[in-house]
Amino acid sequence: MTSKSCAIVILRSVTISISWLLVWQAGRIMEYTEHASVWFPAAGFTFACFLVAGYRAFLPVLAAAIVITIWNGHHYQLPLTLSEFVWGGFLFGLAHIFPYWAGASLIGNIARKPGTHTPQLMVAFLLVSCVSALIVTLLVLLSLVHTGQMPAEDVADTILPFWIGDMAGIVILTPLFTALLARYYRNSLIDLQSFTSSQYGSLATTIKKVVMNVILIIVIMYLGYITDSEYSVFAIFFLTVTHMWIACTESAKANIISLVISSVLIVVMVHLLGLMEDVKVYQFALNVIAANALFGIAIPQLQADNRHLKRLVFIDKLTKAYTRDYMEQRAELEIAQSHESGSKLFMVLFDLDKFKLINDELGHMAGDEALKKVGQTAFSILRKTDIFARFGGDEFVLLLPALDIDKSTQLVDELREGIRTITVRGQSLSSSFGVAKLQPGDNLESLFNRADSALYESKKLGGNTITYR
Ligand SMILES: Nc1nc2c(ncn2[C@@H]2O[C@H](COP(=O)(O)OP(=O)(O)OP(=O)(O)O)[C@@H](O)[C@H]2O)c(=O)[nH]1
Repeated sequence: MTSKSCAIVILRSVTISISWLLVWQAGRIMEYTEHASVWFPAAGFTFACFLVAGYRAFLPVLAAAIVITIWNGHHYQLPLTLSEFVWGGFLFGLAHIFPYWAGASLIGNIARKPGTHTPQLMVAFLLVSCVSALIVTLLVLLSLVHTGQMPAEDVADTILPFWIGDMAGIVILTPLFTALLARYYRNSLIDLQSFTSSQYGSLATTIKKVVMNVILIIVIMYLGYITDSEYSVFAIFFLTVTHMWIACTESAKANIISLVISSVLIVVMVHLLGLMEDVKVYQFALNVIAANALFGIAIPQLQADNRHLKRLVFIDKLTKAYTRDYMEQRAELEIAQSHESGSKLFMVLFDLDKFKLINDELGHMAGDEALKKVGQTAFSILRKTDIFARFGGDEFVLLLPALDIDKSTQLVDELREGIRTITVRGQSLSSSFGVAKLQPGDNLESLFNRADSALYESKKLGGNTITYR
């Protein structure tokens, strides 16, 4: 290791330790009983450190844990010697570190596994943060009792607030801390690009939604304060709706930041309004809101994946025409509608003449170019309501709804002429057409067969011909 990279490692380690201590102090502001705060930001920071830096975060977090134990000893005026505090801090550090290290490693592995979807990752993150926070709670309380920093009889009452506070710290803050830390770790263990790059809407609309949320929180919590009713406090759960709205309509980044803003505001309001009696409701609300919002990150991605898959299945890449699958589904519908309404419907089948020669003489790329140009020509001539699909190879299908015979003849002839004008590397194209009019009692198969036999007839006549059935 060069002296420069050694200096970077030391600098990063010191930064982690100092940041951890500062984050801990931020958590202390929210402390409502000894060893339990509304949420515990240090848990979120530790989890993020292990996600981004892995084992490299071990010593800095352990050192910070020892420092904070000595600091706490003075804060709670515990009658222990310095070496007892150091031992207590060491045990506390291990109890805090190992479950979060294991949890973060598991999440890191899941995130890096090819094919992991955001919903799976979010569910895993919520489950792992819940379980690892519980293990940390039990181990830390055990170490506090063992080292004389906490009376054993306080354990039962402390487990739940400790656990929920740690979990809230992770589910709300780890995503943000991870994004911040990953910027400074070139070889970060987790790549957040796919979660942070997408942009939706303008910044102004994002800010409006966040401000609406802030107003809602202030109103709900103020109402809880003035009515002093144990039930009105549950109105805070309405935030799950507005956060789900933000999750579904904004980028993942905006989602995570708005979640942090709402959570900090709730925690600060609990303190400002002295809502300590209902603090556990707010703790649970924080976790439920965060779980909802995090899961919501998956929704815009799922929608985008869905659109992409639909495009793949229903749109032919080369010609941009619909695929055979789409045409078959759509044709059934159009036929049923035309039978019901009595409106006209024509099915047109067309096929390029001697297309094989283009491929053989000019190459496959030239053949592709020809098919692409056929697609462009068809789109420039057809109406928006016409359905144009590539049936396979050089064969295409058209469905022309609500057109009389004259208009459809004109349209098909225009298309035949349009294809005639296409040239590929000096060679011109032509095509043959078979047109079938929907008759009473027709289904997709019978209509298609008539169009197909009409096309066959056109081919027999030497191509560049239209035959009607
Ligand atoms: N370049 C290219 N060629 C394709 C594609 N799909 C099918 N083909 C070719 O299209 C040609 C179709 O040949 P045939 O079915 O014999 O039709 P044809 O040569 O047009 O003959 P007629 O229809 O009887 O006039 C074959 O050479 C296929 O390899 C494609 O996506 N790109």
